[in-house]
Amino acid sequence: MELKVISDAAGTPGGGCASSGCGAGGEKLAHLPEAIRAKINNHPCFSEDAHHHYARMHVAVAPACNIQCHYCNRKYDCSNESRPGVVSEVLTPDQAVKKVIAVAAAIPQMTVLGIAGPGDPLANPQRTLETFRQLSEKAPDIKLCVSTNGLALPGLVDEICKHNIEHVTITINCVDPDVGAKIYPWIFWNNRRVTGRKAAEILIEQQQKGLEMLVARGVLVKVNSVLIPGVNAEHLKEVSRVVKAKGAFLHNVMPLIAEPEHGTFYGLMGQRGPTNDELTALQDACAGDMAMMRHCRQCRADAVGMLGEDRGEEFTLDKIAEQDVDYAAAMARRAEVHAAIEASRAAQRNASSETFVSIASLTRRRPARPEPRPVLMAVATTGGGVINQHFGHAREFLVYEASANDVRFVGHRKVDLYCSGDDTCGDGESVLAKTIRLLDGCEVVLCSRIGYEPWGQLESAGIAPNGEHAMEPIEDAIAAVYREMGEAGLLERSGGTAQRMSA
Ligand SMILES: C[S@@+](CC[C@H](N)C(=O)[O-])C[C@H]1O[C@@H](n2cnc3c(N)ncnc32)[C@H](O)[C@@H]1O
Ligand code: SF4
Ligand code: SF4
Repeated sequence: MELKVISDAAGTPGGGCASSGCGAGGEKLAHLPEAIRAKINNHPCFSEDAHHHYARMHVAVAPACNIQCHYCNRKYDCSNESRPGVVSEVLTPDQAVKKVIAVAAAIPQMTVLGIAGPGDPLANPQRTLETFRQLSEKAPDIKLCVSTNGLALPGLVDEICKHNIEHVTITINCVDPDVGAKIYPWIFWNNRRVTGRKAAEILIEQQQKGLEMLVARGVLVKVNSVLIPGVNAEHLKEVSRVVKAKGAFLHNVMPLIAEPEHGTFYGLMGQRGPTNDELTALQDACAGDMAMMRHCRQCRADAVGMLGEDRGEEFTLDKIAEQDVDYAAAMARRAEVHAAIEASRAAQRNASSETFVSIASLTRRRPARPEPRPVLMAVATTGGGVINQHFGHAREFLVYEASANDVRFVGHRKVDLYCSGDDTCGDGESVLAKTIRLLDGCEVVLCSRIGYEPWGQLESAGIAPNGEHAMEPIEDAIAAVYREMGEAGLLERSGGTAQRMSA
């Protein structure tokens, strides 16, 4: 049996890739039609593999919304808070364009500009479309993206297509108005407020119509769904089936974020979000029918940088006010950087195909042995698709599942930073304990370096720290550790955990 290193499954025209995350290592993208591959190859949200290499940014030009969701309150703002709807400053289209140009020149890996709020971009059509119009002229090498609740979408599809927008996200939390009535208290429709089941009925109809219109025009549509336990959890499987049948490319099931301090209806009512296991189980259940996005970081509406990082503070209006960017020169530099990234990705892919590991020898030696058990491993990385981050500096860990068949990305865990480079960090221990709790279920954590203290605590918690694969491609390193676990007899159901290897 061969342990194949893959990120997700192959795709089908119009319907997206078929399984666990659209995102693929090159071998998966290879199954997609060339036109689609070209559209997602450097899009960090539509391709899981691309998110290791390319960055995105959002500009907050759209403050108003035409509906209310029980999980949203755009009035709450905290610069440390990273979640959808939160922004530090709302921009005019001119300010937004200036900011995009400044970021594109400073961060050449930034390939995608999305408008995702803080309200609904299509409830602010002039501001949104003017931003797109200017950018398609002034920065033609940047992909433009929009994220909407879909209410106003059918009436604006032609305008969207005019600006050469190839990627659109629609948030679809339900296809049944009875479920919708528990999520949306009202919508603003034809100059009046509509409430209850009728509101959900109109919203659902508009969303489905908008989806069909975009697919008919060849736009790649990602569907976002917020998983709300007890409200739409089971129902999302039906949502996935319906949107896939209509040609959506990718389904992004995201966990509800609800805390009382956010002031949302759900937060105040004590509605809980899903656990990691509930989220993964639902994503797996939907994956049978639909390509799943599992790497969404639920970014702020003004996020800048690689997914999982936010460099927005470097590009506030006062900081870019005096900048005068020569965008032609910046574009040439960006093209060079993109070519270098592609060369490095190709080299990684070739190296990966050479290091596919076989566990056949393990099963041959003991033929009666059952299928090796899957193992979750956490990875600290700053990007580039390699293990290159100190454990104590990681703000998030990527989680992969290694099994006899493949290595697959299953999600990420955000953690509090317990070390800022200072060994005498005050409340370090308690935050470390929290980090270890968040890594629950993982048996190995791969990082470039790790301190003595966390090493010991991870081991005590049954998680094996591993710094032996620094700078190696993530999937190859995980495959190698999995193989070592197999050779050490740790992959039988009763074989113990990876900790025995590091002890
Ligand atoms: C801020 S919205 C902006 C775009 C648009 N208004 C919409 O709702 O699709 C971006 C995404 O964040 C999601 N979102 C907003 N608040 C959330 C929360 N509290 N928990 C989880 N997802 C949330 C929305 O459902 C949407 O998919
Ligand atoms: S549609 Fe988007 S911006 Fe509007 S209330 Fe819902 S999440 Fe918030
Ligand atoms: S919120 Fe998700 S889809 Fe949007 S930019 Fe962030 S990672 Fe991409």
